[in-house]
Amino acid sequence: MSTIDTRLIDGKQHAAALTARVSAEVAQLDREQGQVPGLAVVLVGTDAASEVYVRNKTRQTSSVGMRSFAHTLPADTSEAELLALVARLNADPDVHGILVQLPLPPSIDSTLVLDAIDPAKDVDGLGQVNVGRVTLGHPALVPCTPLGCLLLLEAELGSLSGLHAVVVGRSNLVGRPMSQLLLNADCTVTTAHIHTVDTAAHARRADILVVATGRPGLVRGDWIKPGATVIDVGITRIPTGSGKTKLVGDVVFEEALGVAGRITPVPGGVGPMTIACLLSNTLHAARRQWAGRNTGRAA
Ligand SMILES: NC(=O)C1=CN([C@@H]2O[C@H](COP(=O)(O)OP(=O)(O)OC[C@H]3O[C@@H](n4cnc5c(N)ncnc54)[C@H](OP(=O)(O)O)[C@@H]3O)[C@@H](O)[C@H]2O)C=CC1
Ligand SMILES: Nc1nc(=O)c2c([nH]1)NC[C@@H]1CN(c3ccc(C(=O)N[C@@H](CCC(=O)O)C(=O)O)cc3)C=[N+]21
Repeated sequence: MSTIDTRLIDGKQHAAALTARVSAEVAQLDREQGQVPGLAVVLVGTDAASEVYVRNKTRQTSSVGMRSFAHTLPADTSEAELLALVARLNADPDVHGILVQLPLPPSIDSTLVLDAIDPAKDVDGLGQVNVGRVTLGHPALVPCTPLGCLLLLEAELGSLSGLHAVVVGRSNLVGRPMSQLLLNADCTVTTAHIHTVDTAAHARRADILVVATGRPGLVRGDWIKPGATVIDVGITRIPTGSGKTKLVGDVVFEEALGVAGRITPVPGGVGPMTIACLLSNTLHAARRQWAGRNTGRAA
Protein backbone atom coordinates (compact mmCIF):
# COMPACT_ATOMS: atom_id res chain seq x y z
CA MET A 1 0.00 0.00 0.00
CA SER A 2 1.40 3.38 -0.92
CA THR A 3 1.73 5.94 1.85
CA ILE A 4 1.65 9.69 1.66
CA ASP A 5 4.59 11.88 2.59
CA THR A 6 2.84 13.87 5.36
CA ARG A 7 3.94 17.48 5.68
CA LEU A 8 4.20 19.05 9.13
CA ILE A 9 2.58 22.46 9.51
CA ASP A 10 5.10 24.50 11.49
CA GLY A 11 2.89 26.64 13.75
CA LYS A 12 5.90 28.18 15.46
CA GLN A 13 7.24 29.46 12.17
CA HIS A 14 3.87 30.84 11.00
CA ALA A 15 3.39 32.46 14.44
CA ALA A 16 6.87 34.02 14.36
CA ALA A 17 6.11 35.59 10.96
CA LEU A 18 2.80 37.06 12.19
CA THR A 19 4.39 38.29 15.44
CA ALA A 20 7.19 39.97 13.47
CA ARG A 21 4.62 41.84 11.34
CA VAL A 22 2.75 42.97 14.47
CA SER A 23 6.02 44.06 16.10
CA ALA A 24 7.03 46.16 13.07
CA GLU A 25 3.63 47.88 12.98
CA VAL A 26 3.72 48.59 16.72
CA ALA A 27 7.18 50.20 16.35
CA GLN A 28 5.95 52.32 13.42
CA LEU A 29 2.86 53.53 15.33
CA ASP A 30 5.01 54.45 18.32
CA ARG A 31 7.50 56.32 16.09
CA GLU A 32 4.95 58.18 13.99
CA GLN A 33 2.12 58.77 16.46
CA GLY A 34 3.60 58.08 19.89
CA GLN A 35 0.81 55.56 20.52
CA VAL A 36 1.29 52.08 22.01
CA PRO A 37 -1.38 49.31 22.16
CA GLY A 38 -2.08 47.85 25.62
CA LEU A 39 -3.43 44.39 26.53
CA ALA A 40 -4.94 43.49 29.92
CA VAL A 41 -5.00 39.79 30.86
CA VAL A 42 -7.19 38.80 33.79
CA LEU A 43 -6.64 35.53 35.63
CA VAL A 44 -8.87 34.42 38.50
CA GLY A 45 -7.47 31.67 40.75
CA THR A 46 -4.32 29.60 40.60
CA ASP A 47 -4.75 26.98 37.88
CA ALA A 48 -1.14 25.98 37.05
CA ALA A 49 -1.67 25.63 33.28
CA SER A 50 -3.51 28.97 33.10
CA GLU A 51 -0.67 30.66 34.97
CA VAL A 52 1.80 29.39 32.37
CA TYR A 53 -0.37 30.65 29.48
CA VAL A 54 -0.88 34.04 31.10
CA ARG A 55 2.89 34.38 31.69
CA ASN A 56 3.54 33.47 28.02
CA LYS A 57 0.94 35.99 26.84
CA THR A 58 2.29 38.85 28.95
CA ARG A 59 5.90 38.08 27.98
CA GLN A 60 5.10 38.02 24.26
CA THR A 61 2.95 41.15 24.53
CA SER A 62 5.91 43.07 25.95
CA SER A 63 8.32 41.56 23.42
CA VAL A 64 6.35 43.07 20.47
CA GLY A 65 6.51 46.47 22.17
CA MET A 66 2.94 46.59 23.52
CA ARG A 67 2.04 47.44 27.09
CA SER A 68 0.91 44.47 29.15
CA PHE A 69 -1.29 44.66 32.25
CA ALA A 70 -1.63 41.39 34.19
CA HIS A 71 -4.39 41.18 36.81
CA THR A 72 -4.24 38.08 38.98
CA LEU A 73 -7.18 37.80 41.36
CA PRO A 74 -7.69 35.25 44.19
CA ALA A 75 -9.91 32.21 43.53
CA ASP A 76 -12.57 33.56 45.93
CA THR A 77 -13.05 36.79 43.92
CA SER A 78 -16.77 37.56 43.60
CA GLU A 79 -18.58 38.10 40.31
CA ALA A 80 -19.21 41.74 41.34
CA GLU A 81 -15.50 42.34 41.95
CA LEU A 82 -14.56 40.86 38.58
CA LEU A 83 -17.26 42.93 36.82
CA ALA A 84 -15.91 46.05 38.57
CA LEU A 85 -12.40 45.30 37.25
CA VAL A 86 -13.76 44.79 33.71
CA ALA A 87 -15.58 48.15 33.98
CA ARG A 88 -12.32 49.87 35.03
CA LEU A 89 -10.44 48.28 32.11
CA ASN A 90 -13.24 49.27 29.69
CA ALA A 91 -12.80 52.90 30.82
CA ASP A 92 -8.97 52.87 30.76
CA PRO A 93 -7.69 54.57 27.57
CA ASP A 94 -4.30 52.77 27.87
CA VAL A 95 -6.05 49.38 27.61
CA HIS A 96 -7.10 48.42 24.06
CA GLY A 97 -7.60 44.69 24.58
CA ILE A 98 -9.06 42.71 27.49
CA LEU A 99 -8.70 38.95 27.86
CA VAL A 100 -10.34 37.10 30.74
CA GLN A 101 -8.69 33.69 30.98
CA LEU A 102 -11.09 30.73 31.04
CA PRO A 103 -12.26 28.71 32.85
CA LEU A 104 -13.50 31.01 35.63
CA PRO A 105 -14.36 29.60 39.07
CA PRO A 106 -17.85 27.98 39.07
CA SER A 107 -19.28 30.74 41.32
CA ILE A 108 -18.80 33.26 38.48
CA ASP A 109 -21.10 33.42 35.43
CA SER A 110 -18.56 33.58 32.60
CA THR A 111 -21.17 34.62 30.00
CA LEU A 112 -22.00 37.69 32.10
CA VAL A 113 -18.32 38.61 32.42
CA LEU A 114 -17.49 38.08 28.73
CA ASP A 115 -20.51 40.17 27.70
CA ALA A 116 -19.41 42.97 30.07
CA ILE A 117 -16.18 43.51 28.06
CA ASP A 118 -16.46 46.49 25.69
CA PRO A 119 -16.92 44.79 22.25
CA ALA A 120 -14.22 47.12 20.85
CA LYS A 121 -11.73 45.70 23.43
CA ASP A 122 -12.93 42.06 23.23
CA VAL A 123 -9.70 40.70 21.65
CA ASP A 124 -10.72 37.12 22.51
CA GLY A 125 -13.93 37.60 20.48
CA LEU A 126 -16.03 35.70 23.03
CA GLY A 127 -18.66 38.35 23.88
CA GLN A 128 -22.09 38.18 22.24
CA VAL A 129 -21.52 41.19 19.95
CA ASN A 130 -18.42 39.74 18.28
CA VAL A 131 -19.87 36.21 18.25
CA GLY A 132 -22.95 37.63 16.52
CA ARG A 133 -20.86 39.53 13.99
CA VAL A 134 -18.84 36.41 13.10
CA THR A 135 -22.06 34.41 12.76
CA LEU A 136 -23.49 37.03 10.39
CA GLY A 137 -20.23 37.01 8.39
CA HIS A 138 -19.49 40.63 9.35
CA PRO A 139 -16.08 42.07 10.33
CA ALA A 140 -15.39 41.27 13.99
CA LEU A 141 -12.79 40.52 16.61
CA VAL A 142 -12.40 36.77 16.03
CA PRO A 143 -11.51 34.21 18.75
CA CYS A 144 -7.74 33.65 18.68
CA THR A 145 -7.51 29.85 18.47
CA PRO A 146 -9.93 29.34 15.55
CA LEU A 147 -8.47 32.42 13.83
CA GLY A 148 -5.01 30.86 14.16
CA CYS A 149 -6.31 27.59 12.65
CA LEU A 150 -7.90 29.48 9.74
CA LEU A 151 -4.68 31.41 9.03
CA LEU A 152 -2.68 28.15 9.05
CA LEU A 153 -5.17 26.54 6.65
CA GLU A 154 -5.15 29.52 4.27
CA ALA A 155 -1.35 29.75 4.35
CA GLU A 156 -1.07 26.03 3.53
CA LEU A 157 -3.97 25.54 1.11
CA GLY A 158 -4.78 28.96 -0.35
CA SER A 159 -8.51 29.21 -1.06
CA LEU A 160 -10.65 26.89 1.06
CA SER A 161 -13.70 27.38 -1.17
CA GLY A 162 -15.75 24.23 -1.71
CA LEU A 163 -13.64 22.04 0.59
CA HIS A 164 -15.46 19.78 3.04
CA ALA A 165 -14.42 20.70 6.59
CA VAL A 166 -15.26 18.56 9.60
CA VAL A 167 -14.86 20.18 13.02
CA VAL A 168 -14.90 17.83 15.99
CA GLY A 169 -15.95 19.86 19.07
CA ARG A 170 -18.41 22.74 19.52
CA SER A 171 -17.15 24.73 22.50
CA ASN A 172 -17.71 28.49 22.49
CA LEU A 173 -13.92 28.94 22.72
CA VAL A 174 -12.88 26.78 19.76
CA GLY A 175 -15.22 24.42 17.88
CA ARG A 176 -18.26 26.65 17.37
CA PRO A 177 -16.37 29.73 16.09
CA MET A 178 -14.14 27.43 13.99
CA SER A 179 -17.19 26.06 12.15
CA GLN A 180 -18.46 29.60 11.55
CA LEU A 181 -15.12 30.80 10.16
CA LEU A 182 -14.87 27.81 7.80
CA LEU A 183 -18.42 28.47 6.62
CA ASN A 184 -17.49 32.13 6.01
CA ALA A 185 -14.47 30.83 4.02
CA ASP A 186 -16.95 28.95 1.74
CA CYS A 187 -16.27 25.45 3.06
CA THR A 188 -19.02 22.87 3.42
CA VAL A 189 -18.98 22.35 7.19
CA THR A 190 -19.91 19.42 9.41
CA THR A 191 -19.71 19.94 13.18
CA ALA A 192 -19.38 16.79 15.29
CA HIS A 193 -19.87 16.58 19.07
CA ILE A 194 -20.58 14.10 21.80
CA HIS A 195 -24.03 13.17 20.38
CA THR A 196 -22.80 12.70 16.80
CA VAL A 197 -23.46 9.19 15.50
CA ASP A 198 -20.26 7.73 13.98
CA THR A 199 -17.95 10.76 14.08
CA ALA A 200 -15.30 8.62 12.35
CA ALA A 201 -17.49 8.25 9.25
CA HIS A 202 -17.90 12.03 9.03
CA ALA A 203 -14.19 12.59 9.60
CA ARG A 204 -13.31 10.21 6.74
CA ARG A 205 -15.06 12.54 4.28
CA ALA A 206 -13.13 15.63 5.42
CA ASP A 207 -10.68 17.51 3.22
CA ILE A 208 -10.01 19.60 6.35
CA LEU A 209 -10.28 17.93 9.75
CA VAL A 210 -10.12 20.22 12.81
CA VAL A 211 -10.14 18.40 16.13
CA ALA A 212 -10.79 20.26 19.40
CA THR A 213 -12.08 17.88 22.05
CA GLY A 214 -9.38 17.50 24.71
CA ARG A 215 -9.65 13.71 24.29
CA PRO A 216 -6.14 12.39 23.60
CA GLY A 217 -6.06 9.59 21.03
CA LEU A 218 -9.66 10.16 19.84
CA VAL A 219 -8.74 10.46 16.15
CA ARG A 220 -7.07 7.34 14.75
CA GLY A 221 -5.24 7.01 11.44
CA ASP A 222 -8.26 5.33 9.80
CA TRP A 223 -10.44 8.39 10.58
CA ILE A 224 -8.42 10.45 8.11
CA LYS A 225 -9.06 10.70 4.37
CA PRO A 226 -5.76 10.17 2.52
CA GLY A 227 -4.24 13.56 1.74
CA ALA A 228 -6.50 15.53 4.12
CA THR A 229 -5.23 18.49 6.15
CA VAL A 230 -5.48 17.83 9.89
CA ILE A 231 -5.48 20.60 12.51
CA ASP A 232 -5.06 19.18 16.00
CA VAL A 233 -6.16 21.80 18.54
CA GLY A 234 -6.20 19.48 21.57
CA ILE A 235 -3.59 19.98 24.25
CA THR A 236 -3.45 17.54 27.15
CA ARG A 237 -0.58 17.08 29.58
CA ILE A 238 -0.04 13.37 30.28
CA PRO A 239 2.47 11.54 32.49
CA THR A 240 5.24 9.67 30.68
CA GLY A 241 6.41 7.72 33.75
CA SER A 242 9.51 8.64 35.76
CA GLY A 243 7.62 11.69 37.08
CA LYS A 244 7.79 13.56 33.77
CA THR A 245 4.93 14.82 31.58
CA LYS A 246 4.41 15.66 27.93
CA LEU A 247 1.82 17.48 25.81
CA VAL A 248 -0.32 15.48 23.37
CA GLY A 249 -3.07 16.37 20.92
CA ASP A 250 -6.38 14.64 20.15
CA VAL A 251 -4.99 12.84 17.08
CA VAL A 252 -2.81 9.72 17.26
CA PHE A 253 0.04 11.50 15.54
CA GLU A 254 2.05 8.42 14.49
CA GLU A 255 -1.03 6.90 12.81
CA ALA A 256 -1.77 10.14 10.95
CA LEU A 257 1.70 10.14 9.40
CA GLY A 258 1.51 8.51 5.97
CA VAL A 259 -2.24 9.22 5.67
CA ALA A 260 -2.77 12.97 6.22
CA GLY A 261 -1.44 15.33 3.58
CA ARG A 262 -0.53 17.86 6.26
CA ILE A 263 -0.85 17.96 10.03
CA THR A 264 -0.13 20.32 12.91
CA PRO A 265 2.07 18.85 15.67
CA VAL A 266 1.38 19.26 19.41
CA PRO A 267 3.18 21.22 20.74
CA GLY A 268 4.35 23.63 18.04
CA GLY A 269 1.15 23.74 15.96
CA VAL A 270 -1.98 25.68 16.88
CA GLY A 271 -0.79 26.88 20.33
CA PRO A 272 1.80 29.42 19.16
CA MET A 273 -0.65 30.78 16.55
CA THR A 274 -3.22 31.43 19.30
CA ILE A 275 -0.88 33.85 21.04
CA ALA A 276 0.24 35.51 17.77
CA CYS A 277 -3.43 36.08 16.87
CA LEU A 278 -4.08 37.62 20.30
CA LEU A 279 -1.33 40.18 19.62
CA SER A 280 -2.64 40.80 16.10
CA ASN A 281 -6.20 41.28 17.44
CA THR A 282 -4.91 43.72 20.07
CA LEU A 283 -3.13 45.82 17.43
CA HIS A 284 -6.27 45.78 15.28
CA ALA A 285 -8.47 46.79 18.24
CA ALA A 286 -6.10 49.63 19.20
CA ARG A 287 -6.09 51.02 15.65
CA ARG A 288 -9.90 51.00 15.58
CA GLN A 289 -10.13 52.73 18.96
CA TRP A 290 -7.65 55.44 17.96
CA ALA A 291 -9.49 56.00 14.68
CA GLY A 292 -12.82 56.15 16.53
CA ARG A 293 -11.53 58.67 19.03
CA ASN A 294 -9.99 60.85 16.29
CA THR A 295 -13.16 60.95 14.21
CA GLY A 296 -15.61 60.95 17.10
CA ARG A 297 -17.16 57.68 15.86
CA ALA A 298 -17.62 54.63 18.05
CA ALA A 299 -14.92 52.02 17.38
N1 LIG B 1 -4.01 25.22 21.05
C1 LIG B 1 -4.69 26.14 21.67
O1 LIG B 1 -4.36 27.32 21.54
C2 LIG B 1 -5.87 25.79 22.46
C3 LIG B 1 -6.09 24.48 22.78
N2 LIG B 1 -7.20 24.11 23.46
C4 LIG B 1 -7.37 22.68 23.70
O2 LIG B 1 -8.37 22.19 22.81
C5 LIG B 1 -9.12 21.16 23.42
C6 LIG B 1 -10.59 21.54 23.39
O3 LIG B 1 -10.78 22.71 24.15
P1 LIG B 1 -12.25 23.30 24.43
O4 LIG B 1 -12.96 23.43 23.15
O5 LIG B 1 -12.07 24.47 25.29
O6 LIG B 1 -12.86 22.06 25.27
P2 LIG B 1 -14.34 21.76 25.80
O7 LIG B 1 -14.20 20.67 26.79
O8 LIG B 1 -15.02 23.02 26.16
O9 LIG B 1 -15.09 21.19 24.51
C7 LIG B 1 -14.81 19.93 23.99
C8 LIG B 1 -15.76 19.64 22.83
O10 LIG B 1 -15.44 18.36 22.30
C9 LIG B 1 -16.63 17.59 22.18
N3 LIG B 1 -16.29 16.18 22.39
C10 LIG B 1 -15.77 15.62 23.52
N4 LIG B 1 -15.58 14.31 23.34
C11 LIG B 1 -16.00 14.02 22.09
C12 LIG B 1 -16.10 12.82 21.33
N5 LIG B 1 -15.71 11.64 21.84
N6 LIG B 1 -16.58 12.90 20.08
C13 LIG B 1 -16.98 14.08 19.55
N7 LIG B 1 -16.93 15.25 20.23
C14 LIG B 1 -16.45 15.21 21.49
C15 LIG B 1 -17.58 18.14 23.21
O11 LIG B 1 -18.90 17.86 22.78
P3 LIG B 1 -20.23 18.36 23.59
O12 LIG B 1 -20.33 19.84 23.33
O13 LIG B 1 -21.33 17.62 22.94
O14 LIG B 1 -19.98 18.03 25.02
C16 LIG B 1 -17.24 19.60 23.23
O15 LIG B 1 -17.97 20.32 22.27
C17 LIG B 1 -8.52 20.99 24.81
O16 LIG B 1 -7.56 19.98 24.76
C18 LIG B 1 -7.87 22.33 25.07
O17 LIG B 1 -6.78 22.23 25.98
C19 LIG B 1 -8.14 25.04 23.83
C20 LIG B 1 -7.97 26.36 23.56
C21 LIG B 1 -6.79 26.84 22.90
N1 LIG C 1 -10.16 33.45 27.37
C1 LIG C 1 -9.34 32.49 26.97
N2 LIG C 1 -8.76 32.56 25.75
C2 LIG C 1 -7.90 31.58 25.33
O1 LIG C 1 -7.36 31.64 24.19
C3 LIG C 1 -7.61 30.49 26.22
C4 LIG C 1 -8.24 30.47 27.46
N3 LIG C 1 -9.09 31.46 27.81
N4 LIG C 1 -8.04 29.45 28.33
C5 LIG C 1 -7.10 28.38 28.02
C6 LIG C 1 -6.90 28.16 26.53
C7 LIG C 1 -5.62 27.45 26.18
N5 LIG C 1 -4.88 28.36 25.34
C8 LIG C 1 -3.60 28.13 24.83
C9 LIG C 1 -2.79 29.13 24.35
C10 LIG C 1 -1.49 28.88 23.92
C11 LIG C 1 -0.98 27.62 23.96
C12 LIG C 1 0.44 27.36 23.55
O2 LIG C 1 1.20 28.27 23.31
N6 LIG C 1 0.87 26.09 23.45
C13 LIG C 1 2.22 25.69 23.11
C14 LIG C 1 2.89 24.90 24.21
C15 LIG C 1 2.85 25.55 25.55
C16 LIG C 1 3.49 24.67 26.62
O3 LIG C 1 4.60 24.18 26.39
O4 LIG C 1 2.86 24.49 27.68
C17 LIG C 1 2.18 24.78 21.89
O5 LIG C 1 1.13 24.16 21.63
O6 LIG C 1 3.20 24.65 21.23
C18 LIG C 1 -1.78 26.60 24.43
C19 LIG C 1 -3.08 26.85 24.84
C20 LIG C 1 -5.59 29.54 25.22
N7 LIG C 1 -6.74 29.47 25.87
